Amino acid sequence: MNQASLYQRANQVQRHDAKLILDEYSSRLQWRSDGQDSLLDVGSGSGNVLMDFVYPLLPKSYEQLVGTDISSKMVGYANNCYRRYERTQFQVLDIGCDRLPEQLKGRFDHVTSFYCLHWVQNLRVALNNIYDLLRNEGGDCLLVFLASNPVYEVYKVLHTNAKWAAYMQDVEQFISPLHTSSKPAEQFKQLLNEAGFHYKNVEVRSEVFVYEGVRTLKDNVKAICPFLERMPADLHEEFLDDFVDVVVSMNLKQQTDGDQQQQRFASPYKLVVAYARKSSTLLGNVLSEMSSTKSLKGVS
Ligand SMILES: C[S@@+](CC[C@H](N)C(=O)[O-])C[C@H]1O[C@@H](n2cnc3c(N)ncnc32)[C@H](O)[C@@H]1O
Ligand SMILES: CC(C)=CCC/C(C)=C/CC/C(C)=C/C(=O)O
Repeated sequence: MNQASLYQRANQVQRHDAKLILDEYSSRLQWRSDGQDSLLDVGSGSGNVLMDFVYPLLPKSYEQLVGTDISSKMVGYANNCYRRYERTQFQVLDIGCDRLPEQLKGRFDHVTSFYCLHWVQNLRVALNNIYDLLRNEGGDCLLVFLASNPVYEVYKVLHTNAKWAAYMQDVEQFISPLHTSSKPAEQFKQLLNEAGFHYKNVEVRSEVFVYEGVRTLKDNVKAICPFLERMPADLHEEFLDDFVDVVVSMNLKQQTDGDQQQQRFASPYKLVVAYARKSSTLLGNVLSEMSSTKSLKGVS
């Protein structure tokens, strides 16, 4: 995913979900009493979800807002769009990295992330990093990402097609690590627990988004499909036609009269919404000590 302007024009679902979740969860975030909050967003992409929906929630006197992304093109685009905002910057960060940059460790009161963690295969490393980004005195995170989506089933089918196989050999790398999980909420909660979060609330929402018209569906696929940038541009439309044929074969086309552009396509998906808090190091040690003492004494 590198094409920021394309993504910015075709991210209706992502924007819709971020707004909906923030309306519900913003009051749960533990804002500082002095109004000097620092917030880091993971996988900000072109930056518009962060700046349109998260930025307005920050107190006027916020200390710093940092948008991050693995793609330097996305970061460059966002820095250019939002350079007039004070105490705000975008920088490259792979949330699955082995070593976090020292200057980011323990600096943030809040970490947010929308529609990014399904791109990260090693969720354990990502959550350890998110925990380490938060201040030692404590902080919280709101993480929203796909557990499952029919797009992954379409990828699996296209990967078996001789025409596209060469471009899709590593297809598994682009499928959400929770796509086939029978208990995604429990699995993610366990990972949050192992990372050290003391309070955690994880829900998995079943949603359906309806794409109006073939062009809308194709544009949304183009904005996020990692395989297109590997193939010559003159093959893109043929790939997208095959994509739509697989969607039709999966019975996701809704019955409508009229012309092709007015066809509707349903996308039923599962969204993980996780809110977790890190306690201060001191309190964390006391809580861990208490839970290990309890298990030693055989108290459940
Ligand atoms: C679908 S976009 C979401 C952008 C934005 N958060 C939104 O809601 O519109 C996913 C973003 O995650 C980024 N991403 C993928 N893997 C990442 C990683 N390991 N670390 C940081 N960002 C990553 C991609 O480059 C992309 O910009
Ligand atoms: C009907 C059907 C298969 C629709 C696919 C819709 C689509 C473009 C999903 C993308 C999901 C995704 C990985 C989003 C993202 O990371 O932003």
